[in-house]
Amino acid sequence: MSNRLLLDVLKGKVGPQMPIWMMRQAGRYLPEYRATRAEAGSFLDLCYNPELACEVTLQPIRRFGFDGSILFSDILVVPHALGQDVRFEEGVGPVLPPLDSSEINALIDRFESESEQFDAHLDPVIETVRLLRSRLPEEVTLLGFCGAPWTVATYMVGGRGSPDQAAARKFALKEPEVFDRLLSCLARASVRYLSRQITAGADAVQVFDSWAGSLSPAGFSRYSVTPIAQIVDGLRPLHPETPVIGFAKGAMHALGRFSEATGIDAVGLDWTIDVDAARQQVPETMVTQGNIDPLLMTAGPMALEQAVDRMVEGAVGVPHVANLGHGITPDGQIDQVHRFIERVRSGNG
Ligand SMILES: Cc1c2[nH]c(c1CCC(=O)O)Cc1[nH]c(c(CCC(=O)O)c1C)Cc1[nH]c(c(CCC(=O)O)c1C)Cc1[nH]c(c(C)c1CCC(=O)O)C2
Repeated sequence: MSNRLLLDVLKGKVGPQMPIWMMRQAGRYLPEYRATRAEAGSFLDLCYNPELACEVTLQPIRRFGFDGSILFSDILVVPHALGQDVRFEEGVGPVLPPLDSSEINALIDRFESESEQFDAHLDPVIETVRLLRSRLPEEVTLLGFCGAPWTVATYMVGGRGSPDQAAARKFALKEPEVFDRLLSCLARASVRYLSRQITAGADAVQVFDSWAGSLSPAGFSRYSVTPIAQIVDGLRPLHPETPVIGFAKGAMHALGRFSEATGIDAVGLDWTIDVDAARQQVPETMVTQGNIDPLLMTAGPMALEQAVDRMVEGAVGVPHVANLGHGITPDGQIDQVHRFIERVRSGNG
């Protein structure tokens, strides 16, 4: 074992303590985030400002002492780097001009002929990773990330978030070849982007398929599993030692297939499945991560402590990373985050 608790567990070593980090740990529930955010200008200005992005990444580490630090950026910097306009509107979230098939084909052709432009657009994010690795304590594991091709494509085609991703699902039904071509392009772009994050200092990477839950089982295989497997296959020869975490939110019905067919090292769990039930579906050596309902951060201590105990009891003797089942919401309470951490740490050493 090294002194890096999270990285060790992500590599399958079970240590004396369960490591903790939290999805969206840098975000609006923190007053110091809101202050830096106000200083930065737009949300994308913050993502592309290495000093400020580094600062907001470090804020939750200073305040809570998490074992992992996730790069502050967004999954939608990838379509932005591919040439699509991306804006974040207050109270709405991301807004993009929805692409039709000829625009998608043009964007893919451009990526193939001018991938240096894609790389150059993301230079500030890579610089943030470099700054982070030099400023984080050595024992804190630095996590890079990207969105999974399906989730990123739902925004590229639908133009904004939606409850059921209907626009992207319709597009996939009407234009399956163009859609496959888009997902494959996003997978190749993600390999380039994640590989550069790893070279700059990321110790592990997570692929977020936040909207996997809207796909049918067949759609899930084609649009979630296949492109994520393409990302893992592309990264593995370049960075054989770097763990890849896959998180297909809403797709706990297909956890076994997702874990095995993608080639990931660790699998994220949402709050709809218990850790012990999840572990029965995945290979024994698979690392699990999750699965506390983020809304428990908005209520009282009892329900949270019960959920943490259930997670800890479900993960005795197996490699598991304590986390939420999705990102903490802006109304998450800071004292609940402290309770979450204390409860995990008191429950296992
Ligand atoms: C789907 C998705 C997006 N972005 C992301 C996902 C996948 C994970 C998930 O499902 O939550 C990933 C993401 N976005 C952000 C991070 C930073 C790192 C961290 O987790 O601390 C990460 C890992 C910052 C952010 N990304 C965003 C914020 C809030 C915007 C702000 O500060 O004004 C933050 C802190 C904006 C964003 N970005 C996105 C949406 C839908 C929104 C609006 C919704 C919202 O406002 O929460 C797209």
